[in-house]
Amino acid sequence: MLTSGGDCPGLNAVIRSAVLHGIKSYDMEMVGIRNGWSGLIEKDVEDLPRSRVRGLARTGGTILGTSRTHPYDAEGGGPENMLRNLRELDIDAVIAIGGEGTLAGANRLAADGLPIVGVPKTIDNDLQGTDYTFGFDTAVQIATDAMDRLRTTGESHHRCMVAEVMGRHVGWIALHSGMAAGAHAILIPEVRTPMSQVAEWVQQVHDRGRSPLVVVAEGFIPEGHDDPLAEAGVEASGRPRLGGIGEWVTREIEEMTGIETRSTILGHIQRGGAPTATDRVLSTRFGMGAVDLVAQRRWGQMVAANGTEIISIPMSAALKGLKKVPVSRYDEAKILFGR
Ligand SMILES: Nc1ncnc2c1ncn2[C@@H]1O[C@H](COP(=O)(O)OP(=O)(O)O)[C@@H](O)[C@H]1O
Ligand SMILES: O=P(O)(O)OC[C@H]1O[C@](O)(COP(=O)(O)O)[C@@H](O)[C@@H]1O
Ligand SMILES: [Mg+2]
Repeated sequence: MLTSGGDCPGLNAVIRSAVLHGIKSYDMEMVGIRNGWSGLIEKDVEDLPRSRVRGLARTGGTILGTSRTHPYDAEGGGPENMLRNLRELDIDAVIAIGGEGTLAGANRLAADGLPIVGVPKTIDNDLQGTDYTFGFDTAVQIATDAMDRLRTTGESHHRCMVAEVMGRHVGWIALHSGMAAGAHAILIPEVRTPMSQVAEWVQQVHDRGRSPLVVVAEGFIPEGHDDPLAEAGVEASGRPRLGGIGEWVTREIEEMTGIETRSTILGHIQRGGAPTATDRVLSTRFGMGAVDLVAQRRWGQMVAANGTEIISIPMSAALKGLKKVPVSRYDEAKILFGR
């Protein structure tokens, strides 16, 4: 098993249930590969006996560590090297737990002959083919709790409060936490809401004696801009480090309305700590499902949530573009914005 890409609550619950199911149901020996694909390249592994996963379902992060090492482009990567390493380590199958980047790599490796199955993870909930990914429910809960707190201090000072949440390409966390917290405006990457409209909503809320709460996803692109704000620059991989849109929106609202406004960036707090019960259940079921896929040697497949069922789909089915917030879901939320 390996975990790759951004961490999220529930990874340890997947690891635990896969180990328990593998040992109890199939008499498998379970092995952890450290730090994503890099562990497979560097043969950095550890045995995972039952004792190693005791009490793990309620913990945050991943005991295996994670990285954004590229399985093909990294030095020593590629299917031939990895197959040789697997043989030398006496590993028969790999369960890759990751988001769209990791699963794209796993899918390609499976096509190149590696015995791999996938488990979808991301707090962003942007993967196709599965109703939900674990980590999302926890992130929404954390963001909602934070917004409940922002609202009481906002009300006391008669201020507008802006909360920036994660969501690189999609606005699921913003939509769900914003709706749960009763936000007066939600700004998501999928919809180019003009700031004049945001200012109007804020003014209307203020005029009826309430303190406006505006939720903005980090990937929101304001009118007149081509890309999301990435004030921290670009990472070595070329991927922009998003963030800063909350501050920008705050300044715009203050300028356009004159209402005192404060911004809070929730950041990695949304990804840390214990998973919610819902995420623990999803993770536990995904981990067991992945071990079943290994037992059936269904390489190139991944587990997915379909209603209340855990199903198996080709990894390629999860990678056909991102799962965006439909316009109908945004329009539905919008009914409650502003006045
Ligand atoms: N198309 C791809 N093929 C192979 N590896 C990829 C591909 N896209 C991304 N990756 C690798 O997977 C890593 C994890 O992807 P990333 O998007 O950061 O996290 P996640 O798996 O959570 O989506 C990336 O840093 C990159 O090295
Ligand atoms: O700070 P990091 O680790 O680069 O990650 C930031 C990104 O990771 C996420 O939390 C999750 O993205 P992935 O699921 O693709 O890893 C995004 O919402 C955010 O933009
Ligand atoms: Mg990703």
